[in-house]
Amino acid sequence: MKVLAADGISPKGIELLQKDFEVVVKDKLPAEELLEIIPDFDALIVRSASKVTAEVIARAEKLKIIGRAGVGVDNIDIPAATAKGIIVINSPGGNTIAATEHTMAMMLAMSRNIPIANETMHKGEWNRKKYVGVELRGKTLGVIGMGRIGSGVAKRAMAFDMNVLAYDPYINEERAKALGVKIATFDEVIENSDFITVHMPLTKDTKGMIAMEQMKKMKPGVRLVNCARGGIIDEADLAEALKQGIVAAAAIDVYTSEPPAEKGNPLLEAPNIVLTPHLGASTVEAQIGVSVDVAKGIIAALHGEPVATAVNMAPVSPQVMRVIAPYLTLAERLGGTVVGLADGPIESVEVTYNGEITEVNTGLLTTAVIKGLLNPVMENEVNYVNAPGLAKERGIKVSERKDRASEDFANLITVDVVAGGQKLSVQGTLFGTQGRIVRINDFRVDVDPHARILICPHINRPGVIGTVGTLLGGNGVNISAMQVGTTEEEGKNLMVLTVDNDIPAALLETVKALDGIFDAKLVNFYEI
Ligand SMILES: NC(=O)C1=CN([C@@H]2O[C@H](COP(=O)(O)OP(=O)(O)OC[C@H]3O[C@@H](n4cnc5c(N)ncnc54)[C@H](O)[C@@H]3O)[C@@H](O)[C@H]2O)C=CC1
Ligand SMILES: O=C(O)C(=O)COP(=O)(O)O
Repeated sequence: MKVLAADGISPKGIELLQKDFEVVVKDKLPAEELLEIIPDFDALIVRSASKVTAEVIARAEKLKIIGRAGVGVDNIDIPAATAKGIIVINSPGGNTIAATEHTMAMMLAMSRNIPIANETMHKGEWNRKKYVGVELRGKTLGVIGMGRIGSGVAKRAMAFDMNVLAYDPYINEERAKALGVKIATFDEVIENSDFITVHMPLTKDTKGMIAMEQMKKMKPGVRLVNCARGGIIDEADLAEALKQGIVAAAAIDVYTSEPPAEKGNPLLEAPNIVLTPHLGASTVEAQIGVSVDVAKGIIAALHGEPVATAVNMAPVSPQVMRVIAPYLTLAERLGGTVVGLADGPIESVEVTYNGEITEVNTGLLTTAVIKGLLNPVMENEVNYVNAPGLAKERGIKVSERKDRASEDFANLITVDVVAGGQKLSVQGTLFGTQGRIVRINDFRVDVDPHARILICPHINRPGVIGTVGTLLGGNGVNISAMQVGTTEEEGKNLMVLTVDNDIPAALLETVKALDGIFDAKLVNFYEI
């Protein structure tokens, strides 16, 4: 598989990817070139420079995953990716400190006029009076967006003896208390702060959230910082407010269009403003961090594993992931087994969880069942992103049940399916870290779900198993393991043969026609 790493990703992550994949590295990738070469790639890594538009995605014939080496995914058309089953991941932890420290650097640089003082010194000037600044101590800092970076800025501001007022509609009192900040409304923050810094994503709600109307409500002498996304603070209004002295100073790292000079930007001409060229994440440490994190995510996803930082599927916390991760392959294989038994189209799937596993969110495991169930019957690859949508599209009703009680096993997953009017069921558990199928329909079994299995309900009488073995052997199919499942029903057993070779359709029909054999179904776990 081929990975395209655009936008100057640190070599540390590239080295990891190169162990498994062919990697093409591009420091600069013009939009036309991206459009031209994307059909060839299975994975794409970007920072903020490359725009992964709907057009790029439409041309991406093989693309399975887009990795953002950083936080903001506003340069990726996520709905278009999701519709095509392309996973989008980011790597949010790696650059938090870098962006946090850059915000502090910008606040200090702006308060003490460092950039202009430095510039004029180099011109031979000595302007001590002109560049008198203001202190941070005792001032109120309004933090809008109290996520990873906002919290880090608040913590550091408190070390400077600032009072922090925070606005974030999605943070609760408890978290605010733990952070030591005062939660306030948006209006309270903008009306009472001496400094205001924004740290949220650019969305339709946050675009232009701070415009002239809000600036006019702010304290005289207010200073604004934007190290999040261009446009959260309206650029034209900020330039005007700086000119009119409504805002005393500003420090800006991000722009609605980057580089801002290309399309023109009023901030470039505005007074009392400190500008940096989107440097928030640009530290050696952060670039190694995001590159390694995104590479690990790409490797996991291309190996069919879920990625905790996927932004276009339901988020799974690391705690929940720890509990459910060992069951993911089993869940997928249970789905694959049950579809292998089906003679008609799947109408409904009910996944029942028993035991300790019921204590966590099992949504991803149900998705794994669906993924396993659809993969053998779909031409295109089914993954954790597109599986729920594909099931819905095909009219498959999916439900989940939980029952803490579990009689024979610590944890149990049961997949009940109605297919072509017929009820089918398989059940699995983990023995240590090993997945096992412990029931197929009414038959108790103990099957390691790997390679290929041939499932034959048959009459329990001498010689029946032997005839199957002889027929397969005679056709060059090696049997590496065998299980005979029993049921309460007299005279009927279930033979499950693990085979090393594929069984062609014609041979499968011959097995089915053998005396004493009721049916023969092949489940190929290599296809699941
Ligand atoms: N300048 C740079 O180089 C960098 C910029 N960033 C940008 O910084 C921003 C924050 O990043 P993180 O802290 O890592 O993200 P995060 O996801 O941890 O935090 C975002 C916070 O914004 C809050 N939020 C969402 N909508 C809001 C609204 N309408 N009003 C107030 N708060 C709202 C969320 O509840 C969340 O707490 C992102 O836009 C990211 O792209 C991140 C890294 C580097
Ligand atoms: O991570 C983010 O959201 C950033 O803004 C960093 O952008 P960059 O990777 O430096 O282009």
